[in-house]
Amino acid sequence: MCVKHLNTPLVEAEKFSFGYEEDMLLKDLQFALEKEEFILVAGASGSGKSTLALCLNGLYPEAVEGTKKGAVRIHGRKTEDYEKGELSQRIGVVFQDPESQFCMMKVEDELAFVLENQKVPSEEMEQKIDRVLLETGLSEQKHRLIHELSGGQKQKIALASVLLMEPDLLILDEPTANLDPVSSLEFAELAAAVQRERRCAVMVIEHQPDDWMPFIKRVLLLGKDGRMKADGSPDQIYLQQKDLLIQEGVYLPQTFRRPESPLLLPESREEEIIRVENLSYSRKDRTILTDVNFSMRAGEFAAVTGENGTGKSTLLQLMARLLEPESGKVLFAGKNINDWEEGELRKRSGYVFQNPEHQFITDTVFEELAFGPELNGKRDAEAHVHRLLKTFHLTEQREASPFSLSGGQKRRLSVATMLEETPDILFFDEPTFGQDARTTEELMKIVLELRRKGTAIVFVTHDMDLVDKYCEKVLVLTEGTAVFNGKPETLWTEDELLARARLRLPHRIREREVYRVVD
Ligand SMILES: Nc1ncnc2c1ncn2[C@@H]1O[C@H](COP(=O)(O)OP(=O)(O)OP(=O)(O)O)[C@@H](O)[C@H]1O
Ligand SMILES: Nc1ncnc2c1ncn2[C@@H]1O[C@H](COP(=O)(O)OP(=O)(O)OP(=O)(O)O)[C@@H](O)[C@H]1O
Repeated sequence: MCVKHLNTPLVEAEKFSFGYEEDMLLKDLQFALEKEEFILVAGASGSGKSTLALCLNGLYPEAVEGTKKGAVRIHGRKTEDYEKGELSQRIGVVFQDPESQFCMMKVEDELAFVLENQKVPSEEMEQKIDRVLLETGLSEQKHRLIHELSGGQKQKIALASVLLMEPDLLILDEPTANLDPVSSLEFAELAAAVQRERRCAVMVIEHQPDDWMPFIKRVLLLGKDGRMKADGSPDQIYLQQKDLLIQEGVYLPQTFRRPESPLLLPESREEEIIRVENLSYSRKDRTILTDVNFSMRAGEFAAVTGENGTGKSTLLQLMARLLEPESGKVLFAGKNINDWEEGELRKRSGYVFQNPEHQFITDTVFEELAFGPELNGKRDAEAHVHRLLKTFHLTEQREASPFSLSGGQKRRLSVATMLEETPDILFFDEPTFGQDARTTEELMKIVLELRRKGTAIVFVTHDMDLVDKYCEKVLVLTEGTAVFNGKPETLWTEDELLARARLRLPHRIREREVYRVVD
């Protein structure tokens, strides 16, 4: 091995700029990553973190006909000098939504498919598949159908598929955003174990990096203007550059900020807005929910939580009449939900889907926001849209396709489209995932204003800090059964129940002693 190769960084960005159109999104990036480094890329929603990941693995600019200046070198060679497909093996990417990555129905077939693409001889496949399943703790899932697995298991399969290519750099782009608290921690620990064992480099992109902090040795901060704003150890970044991070709207890890107490919200109103009675639901022969009871008053904030796949989104959809119960009933404002006229029900209730793309129906952000108001003949529709664009930081994206937005921007658009009227109830599936600190704060301000006007809000969430800070009541599901229905502060005393539901305590309680705050 020559000395030059030993000293060559794994990744080198040399005055690298990239834009989807003429305007550059990433500007003049200059950094190097060494072999075996474990780094975090932080930055506001829309700053270009996912774009950077796809530039490093050589997919961009070609795949999107973007423009670039400068160069990215991998092992000293420019990305464009690699054969097509060669780089995606060296630089493996795991995305937030594992399902978008799968091509086959069964776990073993998915992994075999990856190996076939790499032209691995069939007699070697079995051994490679078994090894990676063992490494990721999935041996027992080998013969199972992927769609029957939990979110955490699916994300581990996505990791296993990428590991089969034996990458030198593993990029994990918000890999735990959809996972329950225990699965999220397990995934971070698994990635760290893989990194130690394989001695590859890992680049994590995460808004709330707490579970990763024990492993992160270096943080890169990508600015809203597309420039690299800071590069250093976690202590250098989070203790010395705190103002810059706040200015950029980026989350500080919980151990670097003061714990937040629950908000003292005014009492919600007496009037009951929704009541769920003995609700059960099955899909094909599988029971999803069993005998669930739940109610909410006007202006109340409630959370539905529990492990991946336990039926939280299904319950929300039943409460909003997007699904029909097998038995039991839902009363909306005192009347059986089935007796409401469709238009009236939709006006009085809003639904923000877990996957924002499920909501988009037009070609531009502006049209998406104008669609409802125009349909309903709202007089000041245009002014209303401009207000929403400003509030949700989407003005620059007004002519963009909703589908080309960043994850966080899509989420904000999906919320904004629900705010044409002040609904009696807002069903909100995963409000904080994929959002940076500033947009989460602004989103919650809007939600608090709705509450003040009497809107009840039910969140489906894995974010225990959100439950702790905002919610007056919380419903916990395990295997489709309600195992807790009460105040968050009572839930935090139920250790056994928390463990069974794969939940963890909020940081306020969990890490009381370890705060490292500099004012
Ligand atoms: N295919 C595309 N075509 C045009 N613009 C795009 C495309 N993909 C992303 N963008 C734009 O590039 C910008 C950066 O997006 P990117 O997904 O890289 O941001 P991000 O930092 O990962 O955001 P988030 O934290 O919200 O996931 C956004 O303004 C987005 O609208
Ligand atoms: N369209 C569908 N067809 C078949 N099964 C489905 C469908 N949607 C959901 N399921 C299954 O129903 C169960 C409950 O799903 P649901 O999305 O309600 O769970 P969840 O608690 O919201 O999960 P997560 O936290 O992962 O979002 C899961 O096992 C899921 O695989």
